[in-house]
Amino acid sequence: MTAHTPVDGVPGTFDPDSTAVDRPRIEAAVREILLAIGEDPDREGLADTPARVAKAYAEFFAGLHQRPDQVLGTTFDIAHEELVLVKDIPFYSTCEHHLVPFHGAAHIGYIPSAEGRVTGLSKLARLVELYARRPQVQERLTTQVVEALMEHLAPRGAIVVVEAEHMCMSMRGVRKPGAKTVTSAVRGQLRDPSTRSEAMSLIMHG
Ligand SMILES: Nc1nc2c(ncn2[C@@H]2O[C@H](COP(=O)(O)OP(=O)(O)OP(=O)(O)O)[C@@H](O)[C@H]2O)c(=O)[nH]1
Ligand SMILES: [Zn+2]
Repeated sequence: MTAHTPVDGVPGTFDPDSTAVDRPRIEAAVREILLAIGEDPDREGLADTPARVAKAYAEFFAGLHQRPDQVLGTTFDIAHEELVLVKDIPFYSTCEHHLVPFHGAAHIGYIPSAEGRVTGLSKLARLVELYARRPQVQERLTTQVVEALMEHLAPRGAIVVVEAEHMCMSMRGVRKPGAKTVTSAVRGQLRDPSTRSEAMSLIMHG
């Protein structure tokens, strides 16, 4: 058994009654944080905050308890030998260094296998959710999405580009709001320079 079990609902959805995350433990920790910053966790406005934060964290990190085969396990065959690209998939993730959000858009393209194994378009967005809803770094998010595509769809090639703003660079530390980080991961035939530049041009300019 890995740390990524048990499986908790359909990726891209959130079950508020899920017990996969230890909410009482988060509540106790949040109460400690409130005390540590000099707040009164029992004052009216904060009384329910530990429980709210625990519920929010369970949602932010639901992807830890979901697996890519839940998303990509269902495929169908369509004879399509060219690029399939879903652009501008918005996502919110949590930086594993500071536990603050980073958010932006993911772009996913693949060239289906010779047998034409494709997945539903929404499944690509669910895949992003599955990996975004974990403590993350942007590079790993990008790689995990492309690797899951390669493993479950066996496409001729795949490309994942992620653009994001990191709150740990905006609201603290170096304080550079608006700075964007772009990461990409490319596999198979999409590594070919002309195919890759066609995909990148579609992603960046439509
Ligand atoms: N490569 C990468 N770095 C990230 C990501 N999210 C945050 N970081 C960086 O992680 C680094 C952590 O650096 P540290 O020096 O350990 O922590 P810190 O003192 O809080 O760093 P500052 O943010 O520079 O104040 C920072 O430079 C962050 O900008 C990410 O997704 N990918
Ligand atoms: Zn950070």
